[in-house]
Amino acid sequence: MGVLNNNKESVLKVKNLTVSFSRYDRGWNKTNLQVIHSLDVEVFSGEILAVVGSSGSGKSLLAHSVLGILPDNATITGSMEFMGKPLTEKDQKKLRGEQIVLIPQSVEFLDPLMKVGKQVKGIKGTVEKMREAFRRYGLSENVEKMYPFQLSGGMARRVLVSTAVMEKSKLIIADEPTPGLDMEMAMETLRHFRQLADQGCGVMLITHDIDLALSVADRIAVFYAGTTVEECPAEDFIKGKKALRHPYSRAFIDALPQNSFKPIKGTQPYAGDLPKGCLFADRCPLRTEECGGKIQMSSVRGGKVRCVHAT
Ligand SMILES: Nc1ncnc2c1ncn2[C@@H]1O[C@H](COP(=O)(O)OP(=O)(O)OP(=O)(O)O)[C@@H](O)[C@H]1O
Ligand code: NI
Repeated sequence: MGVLNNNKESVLKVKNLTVSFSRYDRGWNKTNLQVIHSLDVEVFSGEILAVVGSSGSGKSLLAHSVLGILPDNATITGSMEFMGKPLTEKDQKKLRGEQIVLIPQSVEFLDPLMKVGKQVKGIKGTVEKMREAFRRYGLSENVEKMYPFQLSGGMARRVLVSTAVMEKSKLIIADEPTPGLDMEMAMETLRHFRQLADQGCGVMLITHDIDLALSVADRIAVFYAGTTVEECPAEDFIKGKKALRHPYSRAFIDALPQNSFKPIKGTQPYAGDLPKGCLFADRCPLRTEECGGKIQMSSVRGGKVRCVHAT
């Protein structure tokens, strides 16, 4: 049994995750580039947690860490629990594709040399189940016989979603599942996630489309420069800036096209050259001396935030 919280089981609990890559600099010096730091995130059964944040903030790497599919030169520290138990490498192998599924961000995850039907059906799936998933996503039976290169972007995306939702899983991690889909199909995909969550699954929905996410998500986690800066109920994003806790989350909302479309000055810091304290400090209107120290996540107004000025 997992850990109970408001009658919901913890499906995935990631604590203090770091991910670094070793690489060779000019010459033969081996250096480590830490791209994820002090990252905490939790997904409960029955909920959709949307993960948002700038490009390069570590969203896909979190997904790959959970699945155990990081490249060989990656080192990972911290703890991950699945259904209340430590998630070991052995478990990751056993669970992935079944209890833990990933809808990958890139269609390059499809095997280019294998017909689509065979890939979707997998080893344990049945043809009936596959056809049911295909029908739901508007894919005809002809698609089964195609190779990935014969699919359009939108079709390939639908194939990836079908692949993932074949099994009865406990955790679905969808990494940008909607680009390339028309609005109706994108909504259908999200409705499907909602239905799976309502049946008890935990869904982590990584997305740039905050509006679409808000139509189904229960909670939102905001990532910046490889760490979590805020975790809060989705309602707070609907209520707007004042309900949010972190200056980056507020700036993120401001930058949306439907709002003032106001970009944030400056850029996300480079992983090889991070400031000591708050990673957002050099772009932050609230910056003070205190921001130079180590900033922990703290509980504020029913959410969590990594900012000393949050009230
Ligand atoms: N194999 C790798 N070697 C070195 N650095 C990497 C590697 N993979 C990812 N990174 C770096 O880690 C950081 C996080 O990457 P990640 O793909 O998780 O970002 P993301 O939040 O998913 O971005 P996007 O929204 O563009 O998909 C980036 O700065 C990226 O350059
Ligand atoms: Ni990504």
